[in-house]
Amino acid sequence: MSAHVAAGRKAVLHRAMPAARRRGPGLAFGVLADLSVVGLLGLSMWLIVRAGEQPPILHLTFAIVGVRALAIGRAAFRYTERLFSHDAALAQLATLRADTFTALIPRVPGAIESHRRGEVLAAFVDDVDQLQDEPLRVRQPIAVSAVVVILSIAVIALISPLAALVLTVMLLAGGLFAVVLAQRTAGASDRELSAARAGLVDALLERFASAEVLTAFGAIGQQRARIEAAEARLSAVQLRRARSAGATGAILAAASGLASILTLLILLPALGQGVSAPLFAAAVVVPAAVFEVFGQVPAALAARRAVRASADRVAALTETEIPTEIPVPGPADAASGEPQLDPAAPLVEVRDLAVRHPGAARDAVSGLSFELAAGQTLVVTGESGAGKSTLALALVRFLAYRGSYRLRGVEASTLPIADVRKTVGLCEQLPHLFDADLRQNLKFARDTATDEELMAALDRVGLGEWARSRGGLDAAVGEHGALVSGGQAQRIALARALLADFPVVVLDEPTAGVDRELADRLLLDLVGAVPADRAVVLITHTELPEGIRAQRIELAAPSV
Ligand SMILES: Nc1ncnc2c1ncn2[C@@H]1O[C@H](COP(=O)(O)OP(=O)(O)OP(=O)(O)O)[C@@H](O)[C@H]1O
Repeated sequence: MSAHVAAGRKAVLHRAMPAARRRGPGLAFGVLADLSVVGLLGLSMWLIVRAGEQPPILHLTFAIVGVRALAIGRAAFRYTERLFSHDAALAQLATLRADTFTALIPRVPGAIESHRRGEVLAAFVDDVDQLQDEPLRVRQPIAVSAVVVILSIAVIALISPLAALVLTVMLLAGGLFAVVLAQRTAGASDRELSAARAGLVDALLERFASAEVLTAFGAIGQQRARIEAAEARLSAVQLRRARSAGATGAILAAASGLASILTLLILLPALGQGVSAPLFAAAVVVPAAVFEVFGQVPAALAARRAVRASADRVAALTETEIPTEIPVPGPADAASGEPQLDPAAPLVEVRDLAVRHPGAARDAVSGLSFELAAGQTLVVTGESGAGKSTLALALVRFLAYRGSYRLRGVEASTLPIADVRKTVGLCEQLPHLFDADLRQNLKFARDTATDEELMAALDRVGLGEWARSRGGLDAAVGEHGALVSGGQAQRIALARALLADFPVVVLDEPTAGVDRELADRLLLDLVGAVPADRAVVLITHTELPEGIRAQRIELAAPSV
């Protein structure tokens, strides 16, 4: 394992662990619960045999009360342990998921292009979930059983050091055998499990995302076969893991039985001479309880392998280096206070701008300069691949830039990224619509907006009548906007931008996929809908209709 992978895994596992003070109570109650298991078996055996000797009942009172206390304590301590340890782990999981998401944001898609969608989804959902096992199913059971097993062996050593030694040897031998067997049988399937899960998610995503194409070309059958094969692979891996867990359990049960038989043989000569019958009976059954507690260790080691495999996959997504072409939050993002903008300076001022995509050998935009004041429109044209969308991405700081890009006199790279995105809003080429109603699709731009304000925004982009005919703001837009046309989706996206009230709105190819006549109307409507004191950057490959007064720049694709 390379140092880089090891460091990434360590960082991910560290984020999965709750703080020590939050783990403490779970650990303490876990020890008490398992001590109760061992104590209960030993004490009740002692009580049964002692009662058979018919002593005065008074001599049994302590043991009777003890058995009751341990029986109640076992359940109560276990419940409390689960409460504390799950509370800590689940709280940590919420933080971990948010941290993972935050770490993914600057890396998507540039830094993790080589990962398939299903892989990213499986890592974000299943693998992050699996990480909560690190505190719950790996560290806690190992720590608890270590304490309880050592204490139990110490108590048995007081009765017979030889019996304690035999129990220790049996625990070590049985444990080692079970762990090695599990490693050999389940080790590979732990690594395969997530790949098999990701394969199934990938096949399902493809099925749902491309249902129309698959149906149209009669390829549904092949796709179903792919899903079934992925499912069969996942079942086979899970079956191997279950078999391995079963074999481990069987080995430990055999070792436990053997330990009891050996203890019996060792203590038999001393029975009645130094070791009383009740104590003898207790010592013979205690190994079974100790093995029950110790049985958590192989399970914890199996969980450890799965958790480490998950941590590696999460690290491969979140611990990769962020390419320098992608802006990351800097000191300005952490600083509090409003940035000092100069109201007299131009709204946008770009000088000698160069922008490059991560991993690309050359700049997609270079040597670009323009100035844009409030109330102005800038039209950016250029052939396909000239860098128009790249410019849009740089203006909203999805891509880093070289040269100068000032907003109200302040260099954008020194501003908090969120502030730039509050100033410059992007209506992307294919706007994403959520599978919800119009209200939800608009409201996330300004969650305090009233229904009247939402309808007013729709009116401004020429969608008011259409929305009313569909039942108003409750009208559904369908998955990925399936129930609305391309032009309507663009208008909804602009209505959002109007609600968010960006001083600068970038419209990236708002007429893509719309016929010429409609495109002219749409462009006029879209640009006309932006308030007069706001600026518009309109990226388009079509001729401008008459009536749009704008400065123009034409981008040229860099020569190869
Ligand atoms: N994610 C990416 N990684 C690497 N290169 C990219 C990426 N996206 C775009 N490019 C390259 O950057 C250049 C500019 O692309 P861009 O999408 O900005 O062009 P465009 O002018 O918007 O084209 P179109 O009119 O077809 O949308 C192209 O050469 C393209 O291949």
